[in-house]
Amino acid sequence: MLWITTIAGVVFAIINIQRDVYLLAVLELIYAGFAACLLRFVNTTPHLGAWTTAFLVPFFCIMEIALVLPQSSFTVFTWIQTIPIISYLLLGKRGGFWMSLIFISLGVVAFNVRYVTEASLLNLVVMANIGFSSLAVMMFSHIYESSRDDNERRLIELAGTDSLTGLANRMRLAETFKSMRNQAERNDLPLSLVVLDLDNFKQVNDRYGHEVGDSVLQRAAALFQDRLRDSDLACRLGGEEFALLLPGASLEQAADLSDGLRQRLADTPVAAGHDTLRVTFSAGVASLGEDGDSLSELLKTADRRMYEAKGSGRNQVVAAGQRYALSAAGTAPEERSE
Ligand SMILES: Nc1nc2c(ncn2[C@@H]2O[C@H](COP(=O)(O)OP(=O)(O)OP(=O)(O)O)[C@@H](O)[C@H]2O)c(=O)[nH]1
Repeated sequence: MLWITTIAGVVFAIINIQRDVYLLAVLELIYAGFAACLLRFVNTTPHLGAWTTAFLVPFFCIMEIALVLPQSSFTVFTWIQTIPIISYLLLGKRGGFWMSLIFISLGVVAFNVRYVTEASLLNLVVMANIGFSSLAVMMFSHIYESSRDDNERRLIELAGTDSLTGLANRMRLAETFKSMRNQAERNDLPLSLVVLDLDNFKQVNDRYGHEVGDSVLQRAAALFQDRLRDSDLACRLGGEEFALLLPGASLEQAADLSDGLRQRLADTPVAAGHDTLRVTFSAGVASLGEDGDSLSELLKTADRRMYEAKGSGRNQVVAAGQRYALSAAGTAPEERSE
């Protein structure tokens, strides 16, 4: 687009100099220079949205001036139809809508200014043709951009979701952690991470099959999700390992919350054929600042504490030297017959 506007700016400037339309020629040359400058840093700027607007507004303004000037050819009005296509493609749905509305309306006004003295049915027909065809292109661009937006959002959502449990996956955990850490540091609030791993899960699979194992994972995920606040993030790291990201929770509060979850899961029997299973987990907690500043540091610490909990008998939560709910019966999922 920048290459096209740079070359077109020079070509039209030459044409307009030959036709003695100097004002337009100068504006086109300045604009071609501006587009050529943008070429140098458009790939690296962090403010692409702002520069796109700065690129489009003068582009459309020059187009409108060309529409109004009596020396320019009538065919210049065909350019109006490019307004919605370019606007929607470069600015998205909202920016594209307003940019199109403003500059298509100005184009219709320019037509009236130029041909107002020649009021005739032919002019009315020409104006209706230009106006409605531009409107049709604008609608098409709007619908196209809306469905592209929806698809993109769905894909992003899918890419960050674990398909078995519906919880977030590692990718979303990493993204969410960045924004939660920024928020925590800005507002001087705690942020804690819990890594939890279901106990003796292999036995569930071996004894009842993979399907029952899957449904245990789903039940555990639903239980975590149900207990957490909207601002928290529950994530499946893989296998039977989960992570909870808890903004606003100190190490102690996160350990208390995890212990509540541990008790709730242990008290919630899961059906497995004619049996019911008692499922437990072991968890380790780490907190931003005291246990590290990056996600990998927090994961490492929480993971180490989770293995400490496993090593100390399972079905418990470990947080910086503190051990919650030491269980004597956490070595295997208990079975109870119905
Ligand atoms: N059903 C099911 N099983 C899975 C899935 N992912 C991993 N597993 C199983 O989870 C089990 C994990 O076993 P281990 O790593 O030995 O852990 P564990 O039996 O829970 O033992 P501890 O962690 O020491 O308490 C393996 O049998 C894996 O096959 C899954 O998506 N669905």
